[in-house]
Amino acid sequence: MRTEQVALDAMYTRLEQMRREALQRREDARFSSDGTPAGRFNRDALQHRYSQELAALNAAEDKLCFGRLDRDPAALAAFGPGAGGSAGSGSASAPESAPSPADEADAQRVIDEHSAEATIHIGRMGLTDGTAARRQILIDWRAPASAPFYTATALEPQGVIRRRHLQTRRRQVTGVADEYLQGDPDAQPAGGGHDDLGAAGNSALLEALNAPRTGRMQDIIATIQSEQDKIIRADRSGVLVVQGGPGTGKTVVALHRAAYLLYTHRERLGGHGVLVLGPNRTFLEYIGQVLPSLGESSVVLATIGSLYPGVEATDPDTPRAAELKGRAMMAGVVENAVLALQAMPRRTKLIEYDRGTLRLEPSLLAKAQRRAWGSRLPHNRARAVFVKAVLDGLAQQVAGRPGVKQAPEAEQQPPDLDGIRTDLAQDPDVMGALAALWPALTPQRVIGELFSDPRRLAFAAPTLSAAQRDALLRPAGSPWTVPDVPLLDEAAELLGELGAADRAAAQRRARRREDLQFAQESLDALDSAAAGQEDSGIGFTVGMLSAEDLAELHEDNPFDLSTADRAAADREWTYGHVIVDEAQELSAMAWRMVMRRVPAKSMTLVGDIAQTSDPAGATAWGKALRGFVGDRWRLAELTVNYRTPGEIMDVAARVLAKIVPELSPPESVRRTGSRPWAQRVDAAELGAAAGRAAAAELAEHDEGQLAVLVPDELGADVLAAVQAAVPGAGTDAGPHHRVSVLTVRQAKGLEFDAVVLVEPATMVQQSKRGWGDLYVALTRATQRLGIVHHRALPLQLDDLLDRR
Ligand SMILES: Nc1ncnc2c1ncn2[C@@H]1O[C@H](COP(=O)(O)OP(=O)(O)OP(=O)(O)O)[C@@H](O)[C@H]1O
Repeated sequence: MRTEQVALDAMYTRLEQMRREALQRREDARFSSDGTPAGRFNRDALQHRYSQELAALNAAEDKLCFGRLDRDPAALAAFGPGAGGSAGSGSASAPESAPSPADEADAQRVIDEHSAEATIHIGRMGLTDGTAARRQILIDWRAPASAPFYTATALEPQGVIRRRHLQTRRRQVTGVADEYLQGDPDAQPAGGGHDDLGAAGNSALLEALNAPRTGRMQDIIATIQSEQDKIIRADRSGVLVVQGGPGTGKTVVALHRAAYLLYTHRERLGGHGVLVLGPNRTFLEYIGQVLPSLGESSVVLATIGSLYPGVEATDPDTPRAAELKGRAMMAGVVENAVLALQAMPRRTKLIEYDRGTLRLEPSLLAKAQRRAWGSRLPHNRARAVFVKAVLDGLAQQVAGRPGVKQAPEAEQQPPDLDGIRTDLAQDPDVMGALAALWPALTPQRVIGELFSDPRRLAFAAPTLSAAQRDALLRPAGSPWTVPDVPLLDEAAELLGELGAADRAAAQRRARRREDLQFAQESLDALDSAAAGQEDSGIGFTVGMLSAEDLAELHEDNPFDLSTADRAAADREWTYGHVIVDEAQELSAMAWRMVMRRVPAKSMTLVGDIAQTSDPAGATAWGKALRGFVGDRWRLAELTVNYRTPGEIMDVAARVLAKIVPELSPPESVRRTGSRPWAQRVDAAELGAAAGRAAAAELAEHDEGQLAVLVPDELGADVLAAVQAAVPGAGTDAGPHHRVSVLTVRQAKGLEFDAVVLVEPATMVQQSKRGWGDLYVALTRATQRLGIVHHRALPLQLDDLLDRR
């Protein structure tokens, strides 16, 4: 252990040194501007880069090093320095504080050289010793040389003699646990004692799994399992579908895969970024710390509801409307809705013009319309083609009109059509009439009117029944729902960008809003700095500045320079890789939107067909993906449940058999000895019983989180009763409450130490995916499950411990 402490001390010393250097670089950058706009831009870019670098170094503090491999030098030659059964493609380096391209090759050389050494330490990031020789003292967990730490076995040792797990608290080594994969332990190379802590990897894993939940997902770099490692390091290209039951680590694996891909393909992906899509905001907050803790920031976390810039939809819609809006045929409905706004009048329209009355005849308009369609441009760009064609026709009208006075010398010459057209184009009445015929459209207007105007909907969706259309109608100005967002995106695709002038105005407005918000935040920060707190880093007097002043300063001084910021704000941004979590929930229309973001189709889709709850979600992967990638996707499966103890999974497995009989339940990695229980109470007592169970849980356990999971219709009553028993119980999950009352939709993807499930029979009946909801609810607990019910329990739950 002493040897390991010496090694760890050297790593932290080096980390400190790198932090000081990065801090200094950031300080130097602060004063680097020569005062010109370009100088200020460069200063901000540098400061931004060094801040990110610092954030990555700070994130490396916890569990900087967690493993060591002693390798057989003879076997190394055979396996190569980057020996690791499942190492993915691409060249990996061990970037130390974001090296510039010039020294990246150097870093590569160093790691390769070092990887040929017999003993390597594995940790959160790569570190050299800081000398000119650049001796590698720590290897990034993502480097090829680290792969055997996760995948070597006694059967396939991959050149590893000994694998050592290091336990650390803060900067102290608190234990080492060794596994010998080949040879005689007594004959192993020296360097650290052999503390017998049992099956080394397993004890670290079980410790992580049994730890109380905090409301935030943690990284798993020290305990990645072999089947998970294969997925994390799988080739970047193409579509990889990861199917796995609840708790098999799909989410955590997907996040580690994002970190791995960014590390391995930094040059390619750094600039394009990686998009991670999750089911809702709470979920994104739950997983939000994992990638920063892995030192990665070029990742955009989004939901389907937030993927269209400028709209943040969170409302779900009614199940009927959600199912209809998710259907692939909606693409045609949106197209029809745009076409309806290009419809031409059947009667001639007259416009008063200073050289006489102009006639907008149906034949002229139809010709202009055909020309605009023939251009194959999206609506807003085809508008210029339409307008030009009509103005041409009108100019002819004006030129050919008897009585239009011409100068005597001009009478011999052909009429000046260009001049007439220019005149017409400046006439507000003429241009107003044309703008009404082929208006500049926003997606918000098209979709808003589609669902609030029965005539428009009837025109655009002739194949839907009257009852179906009724289900879609809503008052004008209603807030956007999540299923609206793919339709907005679809409309944006058909409409194209607004014209330059419209776009510039919209951008100015949006920018101004953001700047004002930024300015207000900066002023708040400065206020607190003035009150004696830490310097916020903005070096000018603020006493006299308003948010508006500061916003103006910011206008030509952009701070939003990161790939992630730019990508999130740009609807047409294309990502280097897209990861979709809970991918089974995506509707056909949502898939269309996501696929547009990744034309190269480099994607990882993780999910569980058995957990589908969205009415428009998938029931089979092949069916969901066929329209986009045919059968060019590959499947990987995760089979071990790390979350749900065996006692709970036994119950959940019977529910799974009801949903998808052919799917095998994941095997739980542990049993806890705690049997799930059920308590039958009067209907009026459901909330109070759940409240008592929650209060008892808090009394018995000092740490950890509990969720009361309710059918949608019982939510408000149960919440009131639980809050009476446990003041402070919340309606959202997260680190702020120890007890939350949630619907299944809200609990999707999350986990809790204990779950109290209310009235399963109602949950099953609440939608056509009710059994899936019950399955999700049953599999959220890491330790304890209880059920309170009044109605008879579904048969699948009949052997629970009866608690009266
Ligand atoms: N190798 C591992 N080491 C430590 N913890 C792990 C490991 N794999 C998974 N876990 C933990 O198991 C729990 C479940 O993981 P995760 O949420 O990723 O599963 P999931 O398959 O996405 O589940 P669900 O589909 O039910 O939402 C998490 O707490 C995760 O950190």
